[in-house]
Amino acid sequence: MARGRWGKKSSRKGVFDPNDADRIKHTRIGVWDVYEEKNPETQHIPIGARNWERYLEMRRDLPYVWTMLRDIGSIRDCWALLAVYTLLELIGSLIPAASLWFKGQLVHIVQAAVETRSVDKVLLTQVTAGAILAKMVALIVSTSRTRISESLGNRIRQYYSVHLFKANARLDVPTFEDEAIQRQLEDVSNINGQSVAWSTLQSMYALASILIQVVSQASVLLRVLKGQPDGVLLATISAAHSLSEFLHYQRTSPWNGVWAATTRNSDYIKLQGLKRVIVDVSHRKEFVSDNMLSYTLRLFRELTDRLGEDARDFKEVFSHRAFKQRLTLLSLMKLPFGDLPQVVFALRAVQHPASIPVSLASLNLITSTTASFSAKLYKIFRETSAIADAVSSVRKLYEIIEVPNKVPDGTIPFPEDEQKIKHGVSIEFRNVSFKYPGTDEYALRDVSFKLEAGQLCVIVGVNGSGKSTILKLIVRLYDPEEGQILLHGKDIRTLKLTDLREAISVLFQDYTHFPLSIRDNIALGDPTHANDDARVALAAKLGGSDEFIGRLPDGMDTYLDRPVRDHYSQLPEGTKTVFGRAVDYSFVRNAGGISSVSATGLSGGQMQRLAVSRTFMRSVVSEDSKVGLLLFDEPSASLDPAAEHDLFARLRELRGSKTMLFSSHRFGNLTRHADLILYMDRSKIVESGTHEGLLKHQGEYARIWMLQAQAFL
Ligand SMILES: Nc1ncnc2c1ncn2[C@@H]1O[C@H](COP(=O)(O)OP(=O)(O)OP(=O)(O)O)[C@@H](O)[C@H]1O
Repeated sequence: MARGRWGKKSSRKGVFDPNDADRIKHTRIGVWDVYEEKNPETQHIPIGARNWERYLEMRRDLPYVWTMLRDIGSIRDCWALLAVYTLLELIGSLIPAASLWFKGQLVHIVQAAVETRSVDKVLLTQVTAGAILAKMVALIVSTSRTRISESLGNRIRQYYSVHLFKANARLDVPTFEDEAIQRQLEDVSNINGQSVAWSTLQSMYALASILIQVVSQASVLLRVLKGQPDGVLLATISAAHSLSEFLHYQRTSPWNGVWAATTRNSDYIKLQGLKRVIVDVSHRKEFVSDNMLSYTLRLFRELTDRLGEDARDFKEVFSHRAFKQRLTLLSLMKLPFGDLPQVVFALRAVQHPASIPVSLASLNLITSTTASFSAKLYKIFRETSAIADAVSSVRKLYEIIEVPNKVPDGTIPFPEDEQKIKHGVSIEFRNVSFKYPGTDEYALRDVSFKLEAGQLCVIVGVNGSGKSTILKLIVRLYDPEEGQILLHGKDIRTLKLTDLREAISVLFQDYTHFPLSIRDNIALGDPTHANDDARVALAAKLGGSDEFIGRLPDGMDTYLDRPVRDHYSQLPEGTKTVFGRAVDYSFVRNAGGISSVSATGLSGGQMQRLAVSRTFMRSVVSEDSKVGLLLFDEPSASLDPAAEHDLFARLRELRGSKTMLFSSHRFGNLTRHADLILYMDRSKIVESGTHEGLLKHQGEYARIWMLQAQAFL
């Protein structure tokens, strides 16, 4: 069920199809097309069938709650804190009933005063003191509860942050890319900085507390009113009022059911695009150099004029709709209920003038108590829904850590002989075909080739022909659908994954830099030696990054993309730097929902040198490296010719006799030295052989080679 507000997800199964006219109602509001499920009445009724289903489903999730409680109990001091918290919640929940009881005693005092014409002063003092004491206790309880809640919340968040880190980190590429998994991860991530576990516990406490409040207050009220003239009648009318208010809440929650909205208005879409163009810093270069100002301004004016009042964003449409929904038949019908107690009181006063003070006191008591009942009833319903959601999040929190990876682990250790790996690894593709998850096109089709240990292979060919995919399959980022990949004659699916990946070093074309320091970025190439600064420095040198790192003010400690933002406000205009860093105003733009581009201040070539350094850290820096196979996907794409030449020369020199596989668009520097060249087109190997052999063959490789060579003639 949807959680009510927009943007919230639902744990309901099935598919929402806006084109299903039988089930979906279409409304046009401004430029927005809104599609709502028809007859979502069951959503409005708290005891609707679907809600019951959800509560029944909760039974499946409860064992996980028990596990969660045990885990929370294992956190230092948490049991003791929870015990105190529970006690405080209990006292806090009973205080409203205690206050009500004292107020009820006042009614009795008034009644006695009317009947006997005298006031019991001692009783009056006791009741007043009791009422004040109840208020003081309420204040102490709520302050202490907030403190303990903070402490508990922090401990629980800390405990589950490790759980969440592991849950995220252990997933392989296809599993992590799976949308269902992403959704599950999102469901279990912290909500407003609070752990799912603690919010679930809080929801449970909240529900228990409201139930205790409603039951205790209702029973005190009935006791107090027993014997009062018209007491029960007044209470019944007020209860009816509460119930109608509650149903009204339900109905007026804007778009409580299942809905989706989109706009197909090309003017509106273009208008939003233009807004983005002018606020996003990444577009400013082209915006200025292409003289776009006058054209875009004219276009913006035209679009704004054409759209007129329809140019409203969805937020406005949403709140407008909520406002409109407030006026319903039920909302009109419920109004008299609110005034009925006063009518009863007036009639009673006319019939029995002597009872006016007592009735007045009863009326005051009833209206002040029941005024909050409708909100409480609504809260009970809301909290019960929240608990169903929370409990299912707890189940997901524990299930996600067990989700099987789509690339299953093998069992055979690799390599059998550690010494042998220094002389490279033989590799063979046997009729390998592969499609990326969720696509219908083959990225590789019936690919076969063999590379002996220590050989150099270069894969060349057309864009999108499958070169990078070959490298990704070797490290088992994905598994092929058909065929086999063998290392040292063994199917890689049978090998232990950590061993396999330890034996391979890979530099991807779309390499990434982590939002960590430059030192960490290089060091993570070889996590087992990450703390060895000498190795890191050598890797930087071999990768050609040491020079520019040395010129950076913070050197190796420079963060390419600082993951933590500084916070400031209203800095004077002249402030260009603060805390030694350039003042970043991009968060002002971010407030509009547009992410800024991180300014690393490094060129593409420098970034690539860093990536190469990380690879060197892993593979060639030391004698004890366990790597036997080096994979490079376009490692020189952003390098200048001299740097490219140096890189390849260094690689040939440093690799010793390790096997090496390159994907490249550049012919010459590498292909001339290759033992095997694979030329790919449309997911297939169309030519293979050595440089000389392929030139003789006069095929596509020879044609491209000539094209590139002619450029230098
Ligand atoms: N993650 C992915 N999901 C879906 N399809 C993908 C993915 N990565 C690549 N592809 C598709 O697989 C095919 C092969 O891609 P691949 O990256 O192996 O080509 P390539 O030969 O390395 O290209 P380039 O020369 O441009 O680097 C292409 O059609 C590409 O669009």
